[in-house]
Formats: sequence, C-alpha cells, structure tokens
Amino acid sequence: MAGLRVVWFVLRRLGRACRRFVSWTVQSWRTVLVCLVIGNVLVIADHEAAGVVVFWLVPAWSLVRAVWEAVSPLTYETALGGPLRRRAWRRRVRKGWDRVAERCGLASRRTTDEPPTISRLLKVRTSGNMLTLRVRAAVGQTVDDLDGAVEAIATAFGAESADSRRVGPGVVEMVLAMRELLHQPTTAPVPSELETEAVTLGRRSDGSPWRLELNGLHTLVVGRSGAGKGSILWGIAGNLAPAAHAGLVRLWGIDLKGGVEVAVGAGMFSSVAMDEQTALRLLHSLHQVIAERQTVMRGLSRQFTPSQGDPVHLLLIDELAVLTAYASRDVVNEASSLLKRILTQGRALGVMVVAFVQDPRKETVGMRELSTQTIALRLASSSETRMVLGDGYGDLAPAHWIDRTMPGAGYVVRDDGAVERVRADFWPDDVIRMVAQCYPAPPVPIEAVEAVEAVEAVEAVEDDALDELVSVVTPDVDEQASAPRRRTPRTPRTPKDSEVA
Ligand SMILES: Nc1ncnc2c1ncn2[C@@H]1O[C@H](COP(=O)(O)OP(=O)(O)OP(=O)(O)O)[C@@H](O)[C@H]1O
Repeated sequence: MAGLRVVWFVLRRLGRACRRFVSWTVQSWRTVLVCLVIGNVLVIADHEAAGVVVFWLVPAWSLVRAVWEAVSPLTYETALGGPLRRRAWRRRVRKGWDRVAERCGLASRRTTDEPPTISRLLKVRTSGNMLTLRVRAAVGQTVDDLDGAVEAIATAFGAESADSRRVGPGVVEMVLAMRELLHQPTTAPVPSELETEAVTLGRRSDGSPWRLELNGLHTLVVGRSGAGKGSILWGIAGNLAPAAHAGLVRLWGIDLKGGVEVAVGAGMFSSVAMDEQTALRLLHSLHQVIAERQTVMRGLSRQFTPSQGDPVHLLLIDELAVLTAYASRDVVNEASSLLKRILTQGRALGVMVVAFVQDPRKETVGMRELSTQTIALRLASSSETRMVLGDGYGDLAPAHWIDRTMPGAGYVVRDDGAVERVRADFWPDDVIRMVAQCYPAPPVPIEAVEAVEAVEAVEAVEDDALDELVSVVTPDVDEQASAPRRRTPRTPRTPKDSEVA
C-alpha cells in the first residue's frame, strides 16, 4: 500500500512537471520565434553549435524550471516562481490600468467629446500573494467611488478577493489577494506556548498566521452545519490549554448537544456543563467570579491582569441557541439574563465568552450586539451574512460564497470593523485527546449556588458598585475610597465532586 502511494505521488509530480514544461514553453512563444530567427542566422553564418543552443534556449529553460519545481517546490517558489509571478502581476496592472479603470467606472468626462479623466494609478506593490494598488481619485470622483469599484477591478485582474483602505485625501489602497492559499487544509500543531491574550488559529488569505485576539473581547462564531466550528472551538481551547494547565486561564464549557463536541477534550476544561441545569449553575458561578472581581478591583484598576491563582476566565458555548432559544422557557430566560450580564460586565474583568451558533436567527442578532468580534464561517445566503455581520458586510465578507469543500474557512470582523479572510487549522480527535492528556486543567466544581440567592447577591454587589461610583464622582471623596486598596489574590478552589471534567 505504501509503495503504491509513493508511485502515485511520483506519477503526479511527473505529470505536473510535463504540463508546466509545455505551458511555459508555449507562453513564451514570442521569445521562441525570436530564438528561431537568431538560431537560423547563426547556423547560416556557420556557427552551428551556437545556433542549436539558441534554438533550444526556451524549452531548456522551461525544463529546468519544471524539474526544479517538481523536486523542490518550496525553494523554487521562493527563489524564482514567486518573484516571476509577482513581476507579471505588476506588469499586467501597469499595462491594463487605464482600460480596466475606465470599464470599472473610474473615468469621468465633462462632455462626451472630451477624453475621459481616469483615476491615477500612483503605485503598484506586491508581496507574497498580495497585489496593492495605490490610486488617486480624479477630479469629480470621491474615495467612495474608488471603494465601490474595488470588486470589479479585482475581478478584472483575476484576484480571489479584495479589500480597500483610505490612506490619504482622495487616495485609496486596493489590496488584491491574487492567489487563494486557503484551499489546502492544514492540521493544527500541538501547542506549547503559554498564551492568555491571543491564539493562533490558522492562516490568513495572504498565508500569514491568523491570530485571534481574545483579551477583553467576546467572540461570536456562526456557521452552518459542517462549516468547521469545531476547528475554532478546539483552536481556542487547545491553544489555551498550556496556560490553563499552568493556572493562568480557566476554561469553562457548555455543550448542550449531549456533550458530543466537548467530551473529546473535556480534560482541557475546568468546568463543563452538558445539561441545562448544570449550565445554569455554571453561568451563576461565572457571574459570581465577575461579582467578586468587581469588589476586589473597584477603585484600584479598570483592566484585569491575570496571574497564577487569579486566571483569565473563558467560557466556550457550543450551540448557543440550545441554551438561549430551544431550552424550556425558564431556562432560556435565566440563561439569557445571566449571559447578558456576563457579556456586559465581564470584558474588563478578564471574563470572556466565545459562543458558537449554527442557525443565524434573531437570537444571534441579540448576541451580535453584545459580542465584540464575529467569525462568519460558511453561511447559506447573503441575508444570513447580513444578519450575522450587519448590513454593509454582504460584499466585504461574503460568507455565503464559501465553498462546502473548505470547512474552517471564514471571515473575521474585528472590533474595529476590519475584515480578514481566514482558514482555521483542523483539529483531529487524536490531537485533541493528546492535548487534553498533556495539559489537563485543574478541575473546579461548579458551585451549587441557588439561582435566586446568586442573583440577589450579584444585584447587591452591583448596587454597591453604583453607590461607590456616585461617591467617587462627587468632590468630597472619602479617604477610604481614594486610598489604593491592596488586591487580595484569589485562592484556587479545591476540587469537590464529579460534576466537573
Ligand atoms: N479547519 C478544517 N480544515 C479541514 N477540514 C475541516 C476543518 N474543520 C472541519 N473540517 C472537516 O469538516 C467536518 C465538519 O467540521 P465540524 O464538525 O467542525 O463542523 P461544525 O460546524 O462544528 O458542524 P456541526 O455544527 O454540525 O457540529 C469535520 O469532520 C472535518 O472533516
């Protein structure tokens, strides 16, 4: 079997090299003609050897390139393939700009007899797979006109996707991704770094690593069934696992789909809820953490810094709608209210939420407003994309165009509104199990807080906070409030029962 695989691999490489050889030779037909003429002249002039060399110059060069690419694609791409391709892109833009810009609506005329004024191409740059055009609006045009033409220009130059940003008065940079690097799936490496603020989940469309910022941000991940939400969930949990093992992060998980997703790597989580009642208790416990932190941090600091024994708390909810829409009415009401409190108060206190949703219905919109960044994986229609990301993102982040064959691919809309096209690394079950075994999280029981008691306690703390806030903004601040209070480190809780993972 292994031998057959090797033969198949070699045959495929050979086939590819032959195709490349023919296409590169044919593409250079003008040079081939020139070589034929010069070669003939040399042969006639009695320089037969030199003539033959010139005859075969182009096919020989194509052969060297094809063999080099087949044997060592990485060195070929770095040393020759990449630079040649980028040069060709730049030439194509410089040669075709006026025609393309005019056809894409960037030409303005005062009268029909006058020649059109076309937006000026100031600069063309390439790097990796990106082609950047710096364009100045012509008289009578606005930056919005340039923005509006970006998609058409990208299509005309054969780009996979495009983005634009204003870089000066009347000047826009159009960034075209010329090659899709996300087609090839990649498997996640086993993490080893202690990460608490951001995690590397995969690649961006230009091939650079995709880092998802988590510090102080709530994240909503939406994608149809099979869109690859699991890769994001395990990308976050797995990359935080070393820090969770070291006590710098505490992972909480809610999986009301029978625990099918979370159970594989439950060891990475300190607390896991797989039924509605445990989920409610978990949310109460997390809210309690917020209340305690508010008391400790009030007047001392506005931004939480994690330390051993006082970790960042991250709650991962697989299929949010089961909790906030499909559960019994009482559970839905209580969970929604707790979740809203956690989302509105948790960010500055080191309590973050990442929620996963399959069906982008109205509940999603509510959550979207409270989450600070959104990841849209494959969606079913442009109306779903707009529902998840908001109006105006249908064209910028067309998640409904993502192919079924690309699970894990999607668009990230960051808290500043910037859009990135990304693909997450795949997390096979074996890797998840291995990471859970290597970095088990210290289990922490979900406290059996009575719902009403907990809510009352939290409300009392919030009222105190409000009172204190009022006393701080009034001029006669009392000494106790203005003197910096020492922050007492939280003692880690001891494991109690088997409700935890
Ligand atoms: N990043 C990825 N790269 C390549 N393949 C992936 C990736 N993520 C997922 N897949 C493939 O797609 C399949 C479905 O992925 P996954 O279960 O994560 O989807 P999902 O969005 O969680 O679906 P559901 O909501 O139905 O659970 C996986 O079994 C795997 O084969």
